[in-house]
Amino acid sequence: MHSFLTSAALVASATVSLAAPHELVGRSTFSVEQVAAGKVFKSGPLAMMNTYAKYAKAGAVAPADVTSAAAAAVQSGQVAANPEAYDESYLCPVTVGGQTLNLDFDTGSADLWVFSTLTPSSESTGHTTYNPSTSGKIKSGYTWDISYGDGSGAAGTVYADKVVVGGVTATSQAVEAATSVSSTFTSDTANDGLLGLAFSTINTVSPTKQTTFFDTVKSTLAKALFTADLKKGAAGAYDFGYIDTSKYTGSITYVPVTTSNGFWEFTAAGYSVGTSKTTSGSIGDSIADTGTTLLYLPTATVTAYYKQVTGAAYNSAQGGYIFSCSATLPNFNVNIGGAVYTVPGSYINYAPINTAGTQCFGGIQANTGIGFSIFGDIFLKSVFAVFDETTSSPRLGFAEQ
Ligand SMILES: CNCc1ccc(Oc2cccnc2)o1
Repeated sequence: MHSFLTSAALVASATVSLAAPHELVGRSTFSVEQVAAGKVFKSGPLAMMNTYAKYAKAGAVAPADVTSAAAAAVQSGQVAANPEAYDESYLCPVTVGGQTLNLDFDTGSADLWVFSTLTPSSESTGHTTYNPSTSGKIKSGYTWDISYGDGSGAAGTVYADKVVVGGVTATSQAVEAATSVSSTFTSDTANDGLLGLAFSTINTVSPTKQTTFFDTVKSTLAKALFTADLKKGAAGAYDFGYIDTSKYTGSITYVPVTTSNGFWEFTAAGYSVGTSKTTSGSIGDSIADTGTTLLYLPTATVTAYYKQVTGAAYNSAQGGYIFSCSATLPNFNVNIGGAVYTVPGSYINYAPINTAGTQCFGGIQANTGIGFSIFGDIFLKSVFAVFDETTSSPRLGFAEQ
């Protein structure tokens, strides 16, 4: 597991070459040819690690402080993404002020908030709570209040504390402690809060917006990116600071992102239903949202999909398309950036809606009232996704997994 890239890997490329010792013997003068390796040291500790690496054969050992300081300059790591029932959301273990909470990583929002000792017990029973009194530094007068697309929400006060995700450390991260949460959060006892990974422009803290965990650590990551490798009914992972090429097949296709709404917003092109990868039409303005369970698409696309599912129909009481749980569901193929990604039909049977388990709720639903399409977990568990800020403008990358 990457807890951080070895700084030696970095320092090795920043070696200044000196005249070899044997060339010095018997000579009164010598010249030093300084060949810059084209890499400027990012920090003093890295320079020192270079020296210790150079004289390691002579027995030089870097003091712990130097090693940790150099490590702090470059970090990367991975954290498990554990699915709840029906893959409704994926929860990741995060230490907040030394306490481990299971958080829902959400690329559709930008607040890191947690159940806390400040949350009324009537609302927090069954949850692991963050106690800010151990190491949290209160941000006096700061508050937050967030509402999500499904009508849920939470609000509270703000602390600064150490947050660690897969070994990647934010020494002073804004931690939003809940003083109230809505009923669906209370009842979802596996979920101890959210870790927002959208753009910090939509953070809800007042009077001063706070940075997301990714924005807080971005400058210290080996690469300014994170990846999402969600899976159907199995643990996946979020990786920070590196791309693990073993997690996908083929190549990654990148598309531009507009950040004006604070989302990882992109344009999806044509689609097809079934086995043909020849796509047509256009889905249009979309966001990549790990915090949304389903795949919300234009009504024309949704109608075309369920036309291929015998017995499927929109059910107003359920608020979506349902079908027999024994229905055969066709694949859904979508063109993004010229590459075609397939959501297997089986992924589009989301969950039963009745105790008999005979009627099932569709994983594809209409984006009516939203204003754009949402590529939530039903899609994201079908691909390997890269949320990339290594280039001048943020971009999204997708690959088959
Ligand atoms: C299911 N309601 C509680 C809950 C869990 C996660 C979230 O947050 C959301 C909901 C919808 C979209 N994005 C994030 O709400």
